[in-house]
Amino acid sequence: MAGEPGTRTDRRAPDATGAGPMVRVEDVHRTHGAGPAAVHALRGVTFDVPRGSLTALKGRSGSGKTTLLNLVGGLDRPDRGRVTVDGVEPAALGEKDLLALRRDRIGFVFQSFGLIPILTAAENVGVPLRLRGADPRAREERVALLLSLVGLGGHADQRPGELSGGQRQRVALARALANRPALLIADEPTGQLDAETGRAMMDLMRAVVDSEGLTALVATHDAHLIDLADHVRELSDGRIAEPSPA
Ligand SMILES: Nc1ncnc2c1ncn2[C@@H]1O[C@H](COP(=O)(O)OP(=O)(O)OP(=O)(O)O)[C@@H](O)[C@H]1O
Repeated sequence: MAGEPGTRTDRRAPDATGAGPMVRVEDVHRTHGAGPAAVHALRGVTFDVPRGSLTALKGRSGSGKTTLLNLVGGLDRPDRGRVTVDGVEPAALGEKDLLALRRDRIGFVFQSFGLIPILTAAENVGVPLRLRGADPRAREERVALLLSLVGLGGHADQRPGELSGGQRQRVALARALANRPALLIADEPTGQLDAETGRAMMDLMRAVVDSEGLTALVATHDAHLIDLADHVRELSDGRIAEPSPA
């Protein structure tokens, strides 16, 4: 598999300060489409995600959660405003640096798992490490550690089609953690899981944020995750809703 040799030793960019919030979103606007069909998905969103926290992003379907996560994850660029991740502005990076940011410093978990069907669980988890050109032995050790962290030590050789939905999402979480990201972004990670399996997944994410010192931003409708989160932000019509009075 193609990849640059792993020259990076520090997972933060040189201009990252280690201070301030992990994510800063400042007056961000994003419109999909143009003319009469334009959808103003984000209309001036401002909020921070503090380091080491689990922040839940809630909001009705269509409120702009995925649009916002895509901007934070460097998968899309704002029309106006600014997003920074660990002091770095993804929208200001060239393609190569943006790829490196997404590969090395941000882990993604999606509702649909996004695993490669022909690869085993271990191979799926190892993909980001291969892309970074990690030493094969170090890669195998890290993969084994991650699979055991998510409770799948005994399932390394199974392919996604041989795993349950909850197990697949655990593999996806292990893969997202492979390169020791600073930030974990998850978009409705329990959307395809039954309630009990979803709850177990959320408990695992909470535990991993604490044990790995991660920062996580998770779009969810899930009341259990909202309970587990350190901070809850609500999007409504493309804006952050004011917190309701206690
Ligand atoms: N590529 C696109 N082209 C046109 N409109 C889009 C596009 N992506 C999103 N939208 C629109 O932008 C708005 C926000 O969508 P977004 O997917 O961010 O919401 P969401 O809160 O994640 O919804 P859900 O909970 O259903 O996933 C919606 O009205 C949606 O239809």
